[in-house]
Amino acid sequence: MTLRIAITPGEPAGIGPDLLLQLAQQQWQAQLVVIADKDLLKERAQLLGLNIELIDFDESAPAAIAPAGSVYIHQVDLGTAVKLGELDDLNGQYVLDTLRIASEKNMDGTFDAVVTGPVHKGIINKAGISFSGHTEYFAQQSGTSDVVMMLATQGLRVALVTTHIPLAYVSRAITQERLTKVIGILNHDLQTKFGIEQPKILVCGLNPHAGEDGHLGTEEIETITPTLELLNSQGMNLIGPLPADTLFQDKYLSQADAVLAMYHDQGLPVLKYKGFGNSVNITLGLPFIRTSVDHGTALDLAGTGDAEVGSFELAIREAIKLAHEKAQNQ
Ligand SMILES: NC(=O)c1ccc[n+]([C@@H]2O[C@H](COP(=O)([O-])OP(=O)(O)OC[C@H]3O[C@@H](n4cnc5c(N)ncnc54)[C@H](O)[C@@H]3O)[C@@H](O)[C@H]2O)c1
Ligand SMILES: N[C@H](C(=O)O)[C@H](O)COP(=O)(O)O
Repeated sequence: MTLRIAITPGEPAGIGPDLLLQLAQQQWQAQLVVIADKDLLKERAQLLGLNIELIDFDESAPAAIAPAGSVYIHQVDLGTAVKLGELDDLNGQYVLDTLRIASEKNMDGTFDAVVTGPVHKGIINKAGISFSGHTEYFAQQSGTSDVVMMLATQGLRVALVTTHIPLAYVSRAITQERLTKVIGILNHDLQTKFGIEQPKILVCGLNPHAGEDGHLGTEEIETITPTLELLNSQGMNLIGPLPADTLFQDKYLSQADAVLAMYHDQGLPVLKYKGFGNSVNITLGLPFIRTSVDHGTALDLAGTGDAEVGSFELAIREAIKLAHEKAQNQ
């Protein structure tokens, strides 16, 4: 069975289109369908000195693998011409349209997964569209109340309790209800997507030194510990809350399957320090498979040919792998 994978290259002025074009130089064991503007890709290919054949995607035809140097395309028109490395809010709706189509066509079964390139959250908001990230957008589009952002690199998986919210809101977002849902999704997906029978999850505290017995904050005592105790009594293997500054050591990590961080910049800097360029972002709990890159739009590198393809390549490989497993288990 040939799988169909949707790819959204993301912000048109950034490196997403470049990376997609570089990756289309190889043959993939799935039908990759780029949701983007043809002229954008043709112009960027010319700039990078890459040959590319863009094949119109016909969803009524059987899925087919494109030869190296070609890729299927689902046309979406840009809002305005792109200037390399320069954000333009007139293309905010274009970016969102590519994501909406990817979401709808994953929900209706046209695609088996979606891989997203980097978008610029700020310029989408400047275009008048409230947007905090793909994770939240796909959750909303698919009517899913709770999803989990997890980034993975060799030897480390980091999932987050809260994602793209201001630091000032984090404490009140960490409720027993949210923790229970996030841990439930993480535990379930580690079992079903990653084949780990009894996942061992290290859970960070929120405060310095996990609250130091309540002297440096009380969220651990009031919310995190009771939740972990309850879930452990139901059979999970959760360790914590642990001080986040010292848990990221091999002696703990080598014994665990994932770390659960309370907020974005508690967990992701560690993950990215270990594996920037070789990590993949996976949304857990969605009704479809979604992976993404570990980096942003890198406007400084657009059109230079200097952007590294590693994370985008890994994101496509992981999506194909997860989609194969899902198809086999159906
Ligand atoms: N998946 C996503 O959509 C995603 C992920 C992270 C950040 N972002 C967004 O990207 C925008 C820019 O964020 P930022 O500047 O913090 O991060 P960034 O990743 O765009 O850039 C940080 C640094 O890393 C370098 N870099 C990034 N990707 C690279 C690659 N593939 N190869 C070589 N070098 C690379 C850049 O040149 C820059 O020096 C923000 O709007 C942010 O929200 C989006
Ligand atoms: N938090 C992600 C990161 O730091 O890599 C990034 O902003 C992308 O998030 P979404 O996949 O939700 O857009």
